[in-house]
Amino acid sequence: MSAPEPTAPSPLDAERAHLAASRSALRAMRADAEALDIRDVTANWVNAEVLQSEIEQRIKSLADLADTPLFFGRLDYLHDLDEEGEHGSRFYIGRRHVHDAHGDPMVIDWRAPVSQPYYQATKQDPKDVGLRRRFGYDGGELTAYEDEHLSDPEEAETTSRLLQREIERPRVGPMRDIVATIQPEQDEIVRAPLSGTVCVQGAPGTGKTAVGLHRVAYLLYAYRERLARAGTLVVGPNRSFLRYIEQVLPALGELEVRQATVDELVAHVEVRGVDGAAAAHVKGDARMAQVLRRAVRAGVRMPTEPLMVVRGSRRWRVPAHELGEIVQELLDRDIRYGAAREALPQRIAHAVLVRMEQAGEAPDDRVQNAVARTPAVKAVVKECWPQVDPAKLVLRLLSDADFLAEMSEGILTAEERKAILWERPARGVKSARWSAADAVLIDEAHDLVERTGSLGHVVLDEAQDLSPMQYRAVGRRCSTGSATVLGDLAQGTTPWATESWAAALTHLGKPDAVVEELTQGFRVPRAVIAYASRLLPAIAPELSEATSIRDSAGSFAVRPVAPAELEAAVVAACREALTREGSVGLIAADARVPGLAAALAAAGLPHLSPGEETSRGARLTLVPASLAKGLEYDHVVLEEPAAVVAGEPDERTGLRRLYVALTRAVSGLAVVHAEPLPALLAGVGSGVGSAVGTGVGTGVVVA
Ligand SMILES: Nc1ncnc2c1ncn2[C@@H]1O[C@H](COP(=O)(O)OP(=O)(O)OP(=O)(O)O)[C@@H](O)[C@H]1O
Repeated sequence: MSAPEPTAPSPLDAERAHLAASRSALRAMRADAEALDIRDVTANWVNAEVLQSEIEQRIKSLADLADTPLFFGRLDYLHDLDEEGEHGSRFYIGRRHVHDAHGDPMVIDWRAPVSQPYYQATKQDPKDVGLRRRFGYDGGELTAYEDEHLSDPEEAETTSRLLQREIERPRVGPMRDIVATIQPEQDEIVRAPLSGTVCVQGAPGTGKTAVGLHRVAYLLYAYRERLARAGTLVVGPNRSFLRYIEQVLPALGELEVRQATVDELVAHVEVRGVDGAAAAHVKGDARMAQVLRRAVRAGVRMPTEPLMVVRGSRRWRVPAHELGEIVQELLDRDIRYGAAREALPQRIAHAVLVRMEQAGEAPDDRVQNAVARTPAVKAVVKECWPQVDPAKLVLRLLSDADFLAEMSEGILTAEERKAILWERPARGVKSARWSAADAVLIDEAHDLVERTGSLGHVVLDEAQDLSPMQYRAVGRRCSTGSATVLGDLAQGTTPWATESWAAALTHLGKPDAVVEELTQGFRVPRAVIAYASRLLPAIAPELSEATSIRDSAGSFAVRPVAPAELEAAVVAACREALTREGSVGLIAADARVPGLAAALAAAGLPHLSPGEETSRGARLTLVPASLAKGLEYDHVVLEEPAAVVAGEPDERTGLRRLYVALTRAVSGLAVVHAEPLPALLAGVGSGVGSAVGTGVGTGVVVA
């Protein structure tokens, strides 16, 4: 008998071998970084500290995360990418670059230019790609692959099962990255150049947050040095949301991106007060910037006395009118109040110097500096250009009716002034009950005094909720950089929510930004998005309904129950949802949350608060409707929609809040209600409704 012919490894085995080899190459890269000895190359300890922390970052970023595949795709180009054929034509695409001992690439970073066709190539435009291969994993194990021969006219176009599986994967825990499945329309936004600001309008679940985060990661790759110096920031609506998204960038190897809420950006004072809608509206209006500008400069006085400077045996006199011209000239120039205050003594000293020269002396810069520091000059500055404390200034505006009236003359109406004046004037900055909108005013005043430093790039998520003054606060943090603005006009739930992106972008200081629209929904099942979209005519008539690219129809139930049965029905719906895989969110009007928390506890169902990480053991989160924005759960139980609507100051805001709550579900939504549903949701309509039965019913199930 002859020995069996050695068989070539199957393609899957060959790919597994490449995975194993890439893993060990990554381990070697990490070992190299760990072994770096910097003692010989750094002359002083400051450099050593900096270098050491850079190395530690690098070691961290080279960690091989067991359950995140090292590569998820492969591209075989039809031609070598360079003439020497050095780089070959086959590339494995992954989260980070891995090379072998010779420096040859084993895995290419998804952000590299050669990786882009992985996201963009199509049969119509194959971009020189012969084969696109997607890999499927189970845990860390490579278990499947799927090929598209983009240049083969014979091969039929199919939708990728692996891609679909990835999109349908149940969600537990914090948000994860989408590098393996970024869609072409998303990729274009992710890779837009750093120089321009991009604004993305998109219905719930179209991937705005995901795109924003991947865009920062891309920009940090493509413009590493510039952004490392200038810094990057992601702004989100609240802490729970930031906790939900905080692991995406580290998973992409980016550990240095700051994340903050707008309130945190402007935290000059402790916020303990809350404004009524009318006051918040006026305080958030861009006209307040004009009021503040006037107020900051209100203390500037024209000199009434001449200046007399004594140097040695001589006295130099600058008449009041000339001092006045200097002050006026600084007022007319568009420079910060503080910068002008610093310039003033030098300008006055210069006027003295001119006189010295006219008298035949030859003073130099040192003399000018000395004159600028004389008590006489300092006294003029103190008198004419007093120091401004931003918080004290805002405190005065909100406490002193006459001052406010004078500063807002021709800008605010008497009624608007009344709305923002404190009923009881505060005694001091520390004791004042500052509101979030007040802190933004203080931030504006700060910027009028001293320019706020600009970052290289800012991603602003859930942007539709910002007031014009908040846009200005974010805008000054990227005045010399760019921004990615993400939002959905239909989800605006603040009284000052923006009605148009053009207006918002103008307040942000980026009027020329391009507005892109994302329409493909990745989160919400078709039946659910169709149901929620019934609210659109009332909340954002100009927007069109999102599509859903999810295959699974999901489960959807609307259950009318008798008032006495409501709690029990909600608990039962939660229990039922918990029998399935994935996270469960019980969303309810804020006011009803304590009662529901007690009902869950009584039923022996432990629950988490939004932002607390769900795990396989703890999967139920009780979510006040006001915190639901941006979050998602596999199964959502929505309690009493009418209460969610009633929890807001007006009906449109209430319906928008409800729209947000209805669009958090990935696989299943159960609406449980005892009160009638809002009119747009009531009625059988497209086969779903609550007009079916009363009492504890099964409602209508679309599965
Ligand atoms: N290309 C993609 N591949 C796989 N999943 C995706 C893709 N794009 C988005 N998703 C997923 O869809 C879900 C919704 O995305 P995301 O939260 O970014 O949407 P959003 O537009 O910000 O929604 P909302 O308006 O509700 O805040 C997330 O789970 C996200 O990971």
